[in-house]
Amino acid sequence: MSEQLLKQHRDAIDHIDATILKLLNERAEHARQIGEIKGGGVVYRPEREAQVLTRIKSLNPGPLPGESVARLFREIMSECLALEKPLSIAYLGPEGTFSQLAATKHFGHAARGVACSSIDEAFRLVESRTLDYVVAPVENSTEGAVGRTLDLMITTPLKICGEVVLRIHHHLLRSVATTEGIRRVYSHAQSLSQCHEWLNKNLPVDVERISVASNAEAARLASLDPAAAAIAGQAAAERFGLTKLAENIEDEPNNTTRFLVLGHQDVSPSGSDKTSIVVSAPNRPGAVHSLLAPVADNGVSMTKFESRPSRVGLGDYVFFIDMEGHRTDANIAAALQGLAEKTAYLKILGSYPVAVL
Ligand SMILES: O=C(O)C(=O)C[C@]1(C(=O)O)C=C[C@@H](O)C=C1
Repeated sequence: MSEQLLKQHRDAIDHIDATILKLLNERAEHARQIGEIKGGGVVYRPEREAQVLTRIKSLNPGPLPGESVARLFREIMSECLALEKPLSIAYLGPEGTFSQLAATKHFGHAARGVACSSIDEAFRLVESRTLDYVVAPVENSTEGAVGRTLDLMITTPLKICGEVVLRIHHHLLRSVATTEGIRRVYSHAQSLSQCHEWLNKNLPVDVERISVASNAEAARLASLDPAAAAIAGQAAAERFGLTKLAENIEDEPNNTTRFLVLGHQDVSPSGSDKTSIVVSAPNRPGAVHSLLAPVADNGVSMTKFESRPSRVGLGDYVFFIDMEGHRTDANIAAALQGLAEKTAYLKILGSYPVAVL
């Protein structure tokens, strides 16, 4: 190793770091002044953040991967925003859940996460303006819809202002470093089912599978019980000091969960947006087909269509629909107008930027 060459590179890095630091603070000063222009109004602008991250990815010459530079800029914006006003984010706790990971992925580390005991409580704290935004799971690629979040979407006055897509990795965690003597495995019911095949193949049949409120709760229980293991993610492993006995044990390698970000604001177009709505359809043959005609007629692409019992009566359903585009786009506006004429119930849940990270 040439000591001389090493020193040259380190000197260059010191010089670059000083320049980066100066520029970061210049950037932060602009954000602070933008905060003053906003004059105490809404500081978080999801459409602008999506544009900044998309632009950074497209400008990136490498060798750093696009995802990495976007993550770095995510944190830079998070710190700049905190100078304008620190944000508080409600998520389904306890600490160490995938919901917490999703909240941090979307808002960065400068936002203050608040662990809530249920999705309902998380919504309530934001509805009452005690906290600023809620991050709630809405669908998993293996398990499908998160019913409670969908039900709350119908009644909440909050609007969707963003989405977060998170790859879900599950690990087998334990307080001791061996699989010998495991008597029970704790996890959330969805995670137990997402790792069902792996458990069948790798643990004795008499190991009890116990479903608990969250993966973080499972990790907490496993940290107290040497005869137990937990299935949970990296954050929970770190939070409760558990050893990873097996990594990425989810049966489906592309296991992802989509989360929604909700707050009190309407979001302006970013250039790459989605619009989510919920509608009802009368319980008769062909009703759904006819209801959807305005979507197809206006050339709107649907990215999701999910039915859910309306809870009014047996056989009555509501339909959650995601469309490509912003509600102010001419084709979306026309489709919404057409839908409103055909249904007794239509709620626009929000238009928001497609996830960039
Ligand atoms: O452009 C703004 O409105 C800003 O406040 C600046 C900034 C940024 O750091 O780039 C910070 C927070 C907003 O959510 C969006 C962007």
